[in-house]
Amino acid sequence: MKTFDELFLELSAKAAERPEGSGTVRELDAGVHFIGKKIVEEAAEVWMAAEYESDENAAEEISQLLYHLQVLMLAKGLTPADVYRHL
Ligand SMILES: N=c1c2ncn([C@@H]3O[C@H](COP(=O)(O)OP(=O)(O)OP(=O)(O)O)[C@@H](O)[C@H]3O)c2ncn1[C@@H]1O[C@H](COP(=O)(O)O)[C@@H](O)[C@H]1O
Repeated sequence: MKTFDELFLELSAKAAERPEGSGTVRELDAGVHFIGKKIVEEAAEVWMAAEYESDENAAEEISQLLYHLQVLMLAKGLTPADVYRHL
């Protein structure tokens, strides 16, 4: 289990070190357009899970959406602080 900030640190290290087999590196290389489409897809899965599936499935889909949002933040050079100041 990890928090939003812990995951962001982990993904930042992946982006810097570019380990082989990292899905994060693959998505970053694919670019903002690709990542944006993943976010829309995951958001739809969150909606469907929340409306028609179990709370556990909804939580899992939400975690995947948060992951893809973080990958987009990395692709854009945004930090959690950039986001938090709008909350
Ligand atoms: N939390 C996640 C995470 N959530 C979602 N995903 C990715 O998002 C996809 C979403 O799954 P779906 O089943 O909805 O999508 P799918 O259509 O079946 O899969 P795709 O064909 O789209 O890949 C997964 O296949 C993963 O590629 C994640 N990939 C990685 N992480 C974490 O990120 C960290 C770094 O991962 P790597 O960069 O791969 O080492 C690790 O701690 C991982 O746990």
